[in-house]
Amino acid sequence: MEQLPKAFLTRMEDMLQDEYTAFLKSYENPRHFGLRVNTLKISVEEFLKISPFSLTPVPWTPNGFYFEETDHPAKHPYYAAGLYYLQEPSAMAPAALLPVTPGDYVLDLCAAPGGKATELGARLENKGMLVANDISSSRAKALQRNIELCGIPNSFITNEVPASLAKAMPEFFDKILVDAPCSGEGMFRKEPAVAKTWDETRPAFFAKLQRECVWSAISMLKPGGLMLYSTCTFSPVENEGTISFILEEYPDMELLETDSYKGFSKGNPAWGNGDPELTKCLRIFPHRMDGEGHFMALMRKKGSSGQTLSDFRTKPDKEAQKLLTEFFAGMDIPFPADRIEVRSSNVYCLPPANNHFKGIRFLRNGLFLGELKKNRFEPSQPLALALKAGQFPSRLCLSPQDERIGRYLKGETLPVEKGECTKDKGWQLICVDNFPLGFGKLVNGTLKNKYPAGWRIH
Ligand SMILES: C[S@@+](CC[C@H](N)C(=O)[O-])C[C@H]1O[C@@H](n2cnc3c(N)ncnc32)[C@H](O)[C@@H]1O
Repeated sequence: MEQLPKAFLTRMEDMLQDEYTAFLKSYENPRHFGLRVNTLKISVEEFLKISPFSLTPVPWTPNGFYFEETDHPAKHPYYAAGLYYLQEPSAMAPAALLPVTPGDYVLDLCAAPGGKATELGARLENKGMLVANDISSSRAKALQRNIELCGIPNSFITNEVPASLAKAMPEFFDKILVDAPCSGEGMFRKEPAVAKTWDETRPAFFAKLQRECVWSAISMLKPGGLMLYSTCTFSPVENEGTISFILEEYPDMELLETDSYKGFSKGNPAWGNGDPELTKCLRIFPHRMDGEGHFMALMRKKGSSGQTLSDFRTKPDKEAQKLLTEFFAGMDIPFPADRIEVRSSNVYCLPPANNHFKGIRFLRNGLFLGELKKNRFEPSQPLALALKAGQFPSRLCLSPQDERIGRYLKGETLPVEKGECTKDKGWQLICVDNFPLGFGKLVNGTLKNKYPAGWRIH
């Protein structure tokens, strides 16, 4: 580990006192690597049966595991099938502590690149909706890719400043995650470059941004709704300081106790405004457990309110309807057929509530199903990843060891033996084992590759 900023170390010594030496020593230990099973695609139990990696459970999330650096799970075809997301183990805690249930309307306000949004989306089990927002357009693109890779159909991926979202969606959400932009002090071991950009002014700068974010988030939370605030930094002003601000400015917001795990520390009232409630916050310090630094606070907006109404108005025209009916005939599709929208020639299945979003800058609304071309429908890559193998009438299922998988992911045309695909011509869902990777089209015994250029491995 390179030299850590002096002002940071002085403050940490002041905060941690007799634990400071152990804290400092933790920077000599290697970082931890984590993988979170995407339960939308496979149960933890089933994944453990097929996993080629050496996994150890992460205590605070049932689908989280440590893996060995030598395992390289990003290179395995199961990664391209979206069976897991690679995530630093402490970073799994915020989504694990926000009790999302199927049918909820959920917002991840600062969502890119999607580490937590993909878990929140999985826990919705295709019911309700996930609004995943990020202020940065380049980061929002990575967010879109990860949500599509994980096969989450009921999402609205936006690229907005929080205040604009708040204007469009007042008291709309049951659950909100604010994984706030922060000074990143907890990531110095994982990403030494973050330490280089840090200076003493960063915590106050981010504390101001965080207050703006939570102001918008609270206005979008339904009475009775839950908000999880998290950062990956140690500085008091961004953690207990921000929560003290909320408690003082928003009397409707209360702190809740959350599950705690071995090694988690309580929030320190003295690092905020002295309110004893602040002990309900949670801190993760790297010298107490196997993960990087994090802070979390679960809050509730007092009161109660009913369900958000589902609304939907547009319908495809007759010609589009005919092509879609032909393509999807006999298929057990994983989305409601009554929420199809055609925009230009692109076909989407929209999330349940749709009319609140006018004027919001977005990258994707719902599941992109595919394109209407002259006299035919071409299915999309996100559709492939949102399907289960058995839901598509014809498939080519390859074992992870089959060299054609690597060639498919590079975009090459593949040789196929007679009988390998369920049907001997037309669209095929290409799978590793039984997990979809993308589409191909079988023409005269050759599989034309439909894996999109932007997804290919070089
Ligand atoms: C800690 S990162 C989020 C990580 C993400 N939740 C995950 O688990 O992958 C914070 C995010 O906040 C975004 N951000 C920065 N300023 C913001 C603002 N004023 N409003 C909303 N998001 C902001 C950044 O672009 C960044 O992607």
